[in-house]
Amino acid sequence: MEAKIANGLLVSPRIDSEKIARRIGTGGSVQFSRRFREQDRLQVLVSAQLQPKTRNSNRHKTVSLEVSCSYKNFPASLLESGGFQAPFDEARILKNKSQEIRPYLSGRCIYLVGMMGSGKTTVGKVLSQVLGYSFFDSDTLVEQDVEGTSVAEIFKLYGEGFFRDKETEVLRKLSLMHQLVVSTGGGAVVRPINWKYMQKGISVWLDVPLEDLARRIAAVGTGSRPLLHQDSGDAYTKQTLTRLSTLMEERSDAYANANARVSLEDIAAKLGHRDVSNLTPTAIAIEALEQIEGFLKEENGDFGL
Ligand SMILES: Nc1ncnc2c1ncn2[C@@H]1O[C@H](COP(=O)(O)OP(=O)(O)O)[C@@H](O)[C@H]1O
Ligand SMILES: O=C(O)C1=C[C@@H](OP(=O)(O)O)[C@@H](O)[C@H](O)C1
Repeated sequence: MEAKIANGLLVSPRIDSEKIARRIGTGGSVQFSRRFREQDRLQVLVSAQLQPKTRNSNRHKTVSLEVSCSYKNFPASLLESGGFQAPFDEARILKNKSQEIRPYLSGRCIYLVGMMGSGKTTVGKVLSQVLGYSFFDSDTLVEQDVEGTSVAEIFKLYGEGFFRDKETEVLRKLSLMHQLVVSTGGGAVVRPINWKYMQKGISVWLDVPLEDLARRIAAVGTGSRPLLHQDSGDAYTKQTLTRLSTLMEERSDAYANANARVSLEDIAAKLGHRDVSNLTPTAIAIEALEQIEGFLKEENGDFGL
């Protein structure tokens, strides 16, 4: 397995100490990242911390050296374990990736779209934090605009049309702002006018298998999601799944309008997981940034990463 190959490289990493010394100048730390062939998927990261030159010596002394390996941006340790047991590594990969692409976003907002329960709020908060952006949930803004009335109550009291108008108005206002990560409502994609607003930023579709959506939603109950709500019973998850399937059929073309798609099935396949249930929000956020990077490269030509 590639992770084993990567770990093997740890035994004899070739490090050009003179080059490190030149790059580091009077002391501090330096990080080298080297990609190996095989479609640039295998990466070795070398971090060195050096003492500054002393008066009696013009040689730097290494005080710490760290070598880590990753496959397709997932660390070897994580691949070997077969699960996400290395949150520190994940967090570091996420941070590096966000720092890499942040300048190319030029402050544009990120809009997360996808079905109810796809993780737009959960992953959105992770992304906003690492990018230093503000986070907004369009459902919450609609609720605030209707004097704190919940989405479920808005549907009951005023109907879906009223909710959709409020949602469009919220997206219009957000489109005037910068440096936001926005979790949109699952149905926001059906109105073309909403795309006009979201196109000011970068849209990302969180594509999660329906069975997993049904499981997640059934776990917390459908009370807050009026388009799925039903009384609990034996067929609870099954009915949720049926309703989700119908909605997905109606909406899949609209979701596909997004600038980038994050497929949880693809992430699971990359990591050798049998299903998507063990993917952490951080791992999904990493993939989101990679897909955004792909979109930016297509948009502007490869920017040398
Ligand atoms: N990666 C994940 N793995 C498992 N459960 C998740 C994951 N991301 C979110 N969830 C759970 O799924 C439910 C819906 O997530 P949420 O972020 O509110 O979705 P959305 O905003 O798209 O409706 C929540 O209970 C949340 O804890
Ligand atoms: O899919 C939909 O039409 C809806 C999704 C909900 O948002 P989440 O996707 O955040 O659950 C909320 O906007 C409303 O219940 C309608």
